[in-house]
Amino acid sequence: MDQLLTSAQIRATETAAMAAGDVTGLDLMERAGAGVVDAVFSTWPGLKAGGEAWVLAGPGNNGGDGYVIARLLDGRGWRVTVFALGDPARLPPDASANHARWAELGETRTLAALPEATGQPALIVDALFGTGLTRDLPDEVRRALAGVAEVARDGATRVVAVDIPSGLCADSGRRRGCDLPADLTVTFHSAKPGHFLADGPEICGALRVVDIGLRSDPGPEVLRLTSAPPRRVVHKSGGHKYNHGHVLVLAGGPGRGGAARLAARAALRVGAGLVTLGPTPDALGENAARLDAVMLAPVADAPVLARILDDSRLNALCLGPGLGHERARDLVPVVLAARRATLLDADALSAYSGTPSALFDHLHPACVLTPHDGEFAWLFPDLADRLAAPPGDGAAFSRLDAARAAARRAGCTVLLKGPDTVIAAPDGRAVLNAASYERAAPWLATAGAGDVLAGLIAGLLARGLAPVNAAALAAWLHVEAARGFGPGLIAEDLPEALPGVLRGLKD
Ligand SMILES: NC(=O)C1=CN([C@@H]2O[C@H](COP(=O)(O)OP(=O)(O)OC[C@H]3O[C@@H](n4cnc5c(N)ncnc54)[C@H](O)[C@@H]3O)[C@@H](O)[C@H]2O)[C@@H](O)CC1
Ligand SMILES: Nc1ncnc2c1ncn2[C@@H]1O[C@H](COP(=O)(O)OP(=O)(O)O)[C@@H](O)[C@H]1O
Ligand SMILES: [K+]
Repeated sequence: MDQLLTSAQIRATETAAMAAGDVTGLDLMERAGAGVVDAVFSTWPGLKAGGEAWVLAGPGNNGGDGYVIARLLDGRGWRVTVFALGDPARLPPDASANHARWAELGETRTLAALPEATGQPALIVDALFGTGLTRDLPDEVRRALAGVAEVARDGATRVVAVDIPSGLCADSGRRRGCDLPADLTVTFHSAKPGHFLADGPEICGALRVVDIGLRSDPGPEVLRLTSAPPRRVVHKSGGHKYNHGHVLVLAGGPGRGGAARLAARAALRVGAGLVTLGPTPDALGENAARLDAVMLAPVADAPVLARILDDSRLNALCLGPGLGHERARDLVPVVLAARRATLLDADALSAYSGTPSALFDHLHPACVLTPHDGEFAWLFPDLADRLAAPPGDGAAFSRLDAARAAARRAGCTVLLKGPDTVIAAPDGRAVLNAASYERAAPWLATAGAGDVLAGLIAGLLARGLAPVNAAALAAWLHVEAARGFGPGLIAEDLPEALPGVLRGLKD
């Protein structure tokens, strides 16, 4: 399942299922605990032989899952000690029931006793806090977790996090005192945004999603992960080159053409029928020496650009990479007045640092902005400040929240770059292109990778995809191309790796 449910959404899903009489809270807790135990043994078959386990159990239902896990491990011959946080008498009902069942079987000590615990457990189960985390962890809990992390560091101990590592915010992936990194995180029904955003992937280890029999239909605003598109979305089904659109990539002056050329080549590779590069007249020769299939048109200034845009077949415009700030401020107004599908990146964004409303006033729904964190902070300084500030009570402000707010303010699609690239539309729809876990693509951290992404989006816009879909699909293809190429990747390799990705798509 590619949807990511926030804490509130998973709670609502659980409540609705219980209210409909489909399932009880105890059933869900039992399935969750059993799911964790199964995942542990399938991930590490060597642990089936048994051993010593420490279960850290918190004051809510995450702790309840922990008591189920303690019982199930005990039943499989493990020596289990539970270290509990909080007064067991104050556990919520389902967790309390499972605490009582555990109390008949084994020992529960307080979390404060953890530093005195001796031995080397084969398995540590982190069931302190899950989706109910609402604030930073208290210092004594942080100290206990850091102590356990020290025990686990010798390599023989596996750490499994129940639902999410304790202290990691399930909605934002931000740390709230998260001092025990997991080797494996087992979550329920669907993954949560925090498993993929910000620090999530680094702290979760591997991620497994367990079906606990819930059904959900959270509506169009739910966050989704990008996924492989059906072949028909990108393959050409015949027609003339003009049926597949014509991209104009505006470029800068002499010696600054590389970024725009990367974008142009990517636009062509993703299937735009024609791509024209528009550098300054004095940079025409050097660009001509480097281009074949990409056409050239000198663009001296804004009036020249306006005349070129009289050709309505130029249906997607891409500007920013290598453009220069002065040229960007000159050309962006003309481009936006043309009301074509438009990709703004790099200099077309940073040229408006300090004066973002001069840009926002002219944006329209067919635009896509692709800021990296720095460009985002220049255009949306208040949102960047909220992302950097320590979170208050409740779910921490996330990159998803930031991208959604930015898209609403800009009135167009915003793609916030990173290993956790968020694509948000002004109507609240959002997609997350996660380059983590089995999709990790660290080779994308290379100069020019963003220019290629800009070209991919422009190419898909030219082919008629809606802005948010073009951005999401381009981001997916970008990561797949990087993964297909692997180590040693440089930006030039990305467009060349694309045909292999396109060939691999299924119907
Ligand atoms: N929602 C579902 O569908 C299911 C949830 N289950 C489990 O239930 C968990 C959620 O349970 P809860 O909502 O009870 O929440 P948690 O168990 O995550 O924690 C809630 C408790 O911790 C306290 N708390 C929050 N932040 C704190 C902090 N920083 N320091 C100290 N105390 C803090 C809260 O006041 C509350 O008492 C999930 O993560 C999952 O493990 C499963 O049992 C199965 C199904
Ligand atoms: N560690 C990483 N894992 C996955 N993708 C990454 C990583 N680092 C960067 N990227 C991606 O690479 C691209 C870099 O773009 P950008 O920062 O604009 O660089 P440049 O301007 O050099 O092209 C973005 O699409 C970003 O999402
Ligand atoms: K946990």
